[in-house]
Amino acid sequence: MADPLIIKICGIKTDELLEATIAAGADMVGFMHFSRSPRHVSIEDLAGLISAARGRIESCVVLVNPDNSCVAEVAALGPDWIQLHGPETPHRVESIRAEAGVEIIKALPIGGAEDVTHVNGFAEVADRILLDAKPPKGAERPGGLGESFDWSLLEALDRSIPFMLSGGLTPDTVAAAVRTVRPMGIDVSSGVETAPGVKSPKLIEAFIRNARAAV
Ligand SMILES: O=C(O)c1ccccc1NCC(=O)[C@H](O)[C@H](O)COP(=O)(O)O
Repeated sequence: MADPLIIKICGIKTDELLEATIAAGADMVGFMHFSRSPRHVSIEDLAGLISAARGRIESCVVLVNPDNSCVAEVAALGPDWIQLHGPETPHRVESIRAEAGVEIIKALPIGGAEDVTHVNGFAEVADRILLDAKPPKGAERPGGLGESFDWSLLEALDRSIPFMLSGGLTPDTVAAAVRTVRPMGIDVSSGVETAPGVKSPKLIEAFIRNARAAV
């Protein structure tokens, strides 16, 4: 039997949406801690959300090039995962993993064939890789842009590296993504929103239903 698909809903900001995400059957929830994101959650609110998620759904705090004090502050809240979504090097990922004592997802931007060659360098230092669309130059943030990328680039990927797929997925495209790319998991933010930062329980349900049906 195939491994179950891991579904992560990213950019949850409220208790109500956390409950809707759990009820819809997601495996992981992502909380953004990045002030330039429309999904930003303060440290105080993160504490409540992580504690409400504990033992019910895996929680992941998304950080962009964090300094050591930010990593320590977030790790102290006890999330299951920290996702690094900035230009962190393999060496920096390794040191954050050691310092935080939390499992690490490293997000990597894919825009061309050369980007795929960088994935191997992170396979040993991160617990999981998340492949996302490369943001356009000058973008205000490195993720959560609703942009997809050319999945055929991943034909060159070393398939022994487990990875999650993200970037512009929606309830309408997720089944094709799962069937074509065969990732271990998928991640979505904009595709289950009605406006930047405003999640829709109905779109979350549809996304999860369509993804599960494609496995
Ligand atoms: O969501 C954000 O605002 C964000 C900002 C800065 C770094 C990462 C961010 N999101 C991380 C995610 O894991 C998103 O789910 C992923 O980039 C896919 O987003 P989308 O294309 O909108 O589904």
